[in-house]
Amino acid sequence: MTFTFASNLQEHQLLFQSLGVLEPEVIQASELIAKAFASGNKLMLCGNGGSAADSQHIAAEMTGRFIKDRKPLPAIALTTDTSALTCIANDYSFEDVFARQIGALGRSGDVLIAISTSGNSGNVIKAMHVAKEFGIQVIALSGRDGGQMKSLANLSIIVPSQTTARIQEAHIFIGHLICGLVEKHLGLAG
Ligand SMILES: O=C(CO)[C@@H](O)[C@H](O)[C@H](O)[C@H](O)COP(=O)(O)O
Ligand SMILES: [Zn+2]
Repeated sequence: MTFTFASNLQEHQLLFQSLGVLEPEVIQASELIAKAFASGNKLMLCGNGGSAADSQHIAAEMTGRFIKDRKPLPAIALTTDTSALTCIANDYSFEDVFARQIGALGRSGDVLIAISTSGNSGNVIKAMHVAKEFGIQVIALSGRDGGQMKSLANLSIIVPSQTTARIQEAHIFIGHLICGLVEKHLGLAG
């Protein structure tokens, strides 16, 4: 397909028309996170590139606010601490940048949202392995065929698209939905 405004818009619209199929998984994800918050646990997020930005964006909706004024909710993006990222990548490997932070900060009962459009980024996969070892529930946000993340996750949300940009657009839509539903489950939404 030629890269034009119209072709991108059409592809985006077609994808968003089909996203209703993900409603059960999105509701399940929000219930899982609300339950973790209600039990005093936290949410961690990780991903690369645009998915790093999504991780930070969603964490900020939780610690700051989404729709309503309410108490801050404990969420942390593992993509923001450049000292930790460069130290771990330099002294260990890039594959360890999220896994090692989970080893340091993760507690049983926490939830990890692992974001990857391919479902195959090595550092995200390693983070999922370590999270499982620690009794942390993993929600995988992916696309394409779900990649390796699919079989590792407790809950897999796979955007039905082959295009990275479209998958990312759906990921942040789903992230916003999860934030709103979490506020609703916790009785925090107006
Ligand atoms: O935002 C984009 C492309 O739209 C890029 O920054 C993209 O996120 C990067 O290439 C990532 O490294 C891709 O990784 P992943 O989604 O396959 O895990
Ligand atoms: Zn992007």
